[in-house]
Amino acid sequence: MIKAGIIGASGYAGQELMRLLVQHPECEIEAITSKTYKDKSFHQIYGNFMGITSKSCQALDMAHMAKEVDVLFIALPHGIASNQLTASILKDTKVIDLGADYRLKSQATYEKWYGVSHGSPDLLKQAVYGLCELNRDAIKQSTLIGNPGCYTTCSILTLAPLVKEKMIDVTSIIIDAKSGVSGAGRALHLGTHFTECNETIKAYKIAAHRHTPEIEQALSDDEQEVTLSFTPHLVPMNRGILVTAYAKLLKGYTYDDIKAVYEQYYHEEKFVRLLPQGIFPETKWVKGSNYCDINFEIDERTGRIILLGAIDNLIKGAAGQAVQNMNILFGLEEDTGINMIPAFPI
Ligand SMILES: NC(=O)C1=CN([C@@H]2O[C@H](COP(=O)(O)OP(=O)(O)OC[C@H]3O[C@@H](n4cnc5c(N)ncnc54)[C@H](OP(=O)(O)O)[C@@H]3O)[C@@H](O)[C@H]2O)C=CC1
Ligand SMILES: CC(=O)N[C@@H](CCC(=O)OP(=O)(O)O)C(=O)O
Repeated sequence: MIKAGIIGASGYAGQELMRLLVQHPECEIEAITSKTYKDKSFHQIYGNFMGITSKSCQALDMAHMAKEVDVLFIALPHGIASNQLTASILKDTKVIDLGADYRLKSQATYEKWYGVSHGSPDLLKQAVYGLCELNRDAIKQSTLIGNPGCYTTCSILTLAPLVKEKMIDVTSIIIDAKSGVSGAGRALHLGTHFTECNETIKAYKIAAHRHTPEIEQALSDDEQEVTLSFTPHLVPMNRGILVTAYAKLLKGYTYDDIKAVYEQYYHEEKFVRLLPQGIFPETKWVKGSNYCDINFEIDERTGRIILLGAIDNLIKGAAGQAVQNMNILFGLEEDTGINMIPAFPI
C-alpha cells in the first residue's frame, strides 16, 4: 500500500483528496494536517466523513511528514509550500503540490504574477507540470509534481490539440472561463459570502489572472509562443468550470478535420470525453468526476472556432488530477480510485 500524507487537509481541495484517498484501493492515509483543527477528528470538520475515517488532524511539519509517507500532497495557499519544501525532503518522499508554487518554470514569471518571492527556486528545475494527458512520460520520472490549476486544466485540454497542430493563430486566442465558488477555497473572503456572490455573475482579475501565464506556458513550445486573453468569472454554483475559447483558424478546416485531430490526441484518454457534434459540455455532466468534456463548433462567417470544455474544479481541477498523478508516479492503472461516474445534480 502507498502511504500518503495530506498537508492542508481541512481545505476544500484537501477534503476532496481525503474522499478519494480513503476509497483508493492501493493507498492508505498515514497523516493529515491542519493548524486550525489540530487534534480534531476529520469528521468534526466535514460531517460527510462520519463513520468513514477516525483520522485526526495534526500540526506536523513537512520534513517530519515526509519521513512517514511515500507521497505527500500539499493543498495550501500559494507561497507557503515553496518556503518549506527542500531537496532533502524530496529524498524522503514524492511530492504533489496542488498549489501554484511549482507550476511555472520561471521564477521571475511566478514572482510577477503571484506578487510573492519564491522560496525554493532551485527546485523549479526538477518540478514537472502534472497535466497527466500531456505530460505523462515526464511525470513518471519525477519526484516533484506541480499539479495544474482548475481553470488551466480545462483551458489547456480544450485548446492543446489545435495549438500543437498549428491550426490556429496563437495570438488570437480568447478564453472566457466560469467557475463555481468552491474554486475560491473554504477560507472566508467577502466576495464569496452568499449575499455577495449569489444572484450575480462577475468577471474578476481582468487581464491580470495568474492562470494566464500557466496556460501560455503549457501551450507554447520552441516553435510558437502563445499569448492569450483570459477572463475568469465567478458564478453562483458550488462546483464546476466551464471554458469557452475562441481562436482564428489558419485555414478553412471542416468540423471533421478538427474532430480527427482531437480524436488522435484523446481517443485513448480515459478522462477526456470528446462529445458528439452539437452536444456541448456542461458542468453538471462532469460534477463529482475526473472527466474533462470537450466540444467545438466552427463559425464559418468569421473563420473562428469556438471550443468548450467543462470539469469539476475540485476533481480534475485539483484532487482527482493529483490522484491521477500519484497513480502515474507509482505505476498504477491511471484511473485507480478515480473512476467515478459524474453525479447528476438533481
Ligand atoms: N478550490 C479549488 O477548486 C482549487 C484549489 N487549488 C489550490 O489548492 C490549494 C488549496 O486550496 P483550497 O483547498 O481551495 O483552499 P482552502 O482555503 O479551502 O484551504 C486552505 C488550506 O490551507 C491551510 N492553510 C491556510 N493558510 C495556511 C498557512 N498560513 N499555513 C499553513 N496552512 C495554511 C488551511 O488549513 P488550516 O486548517 O490550518 O487553516 C487549509 O487546510 C491552493 O493553492 C489552491 O489554489 C487548485 C485547484 C483548484
Ligand atoms: C473561483 C476562484 O476564485 N478561483 C480561483 C482559482 C482556483 C485555482 O485553481 O487556483 P490556484 O491556481 O491557486 O490553484 C481564483 O481565481 O483565484
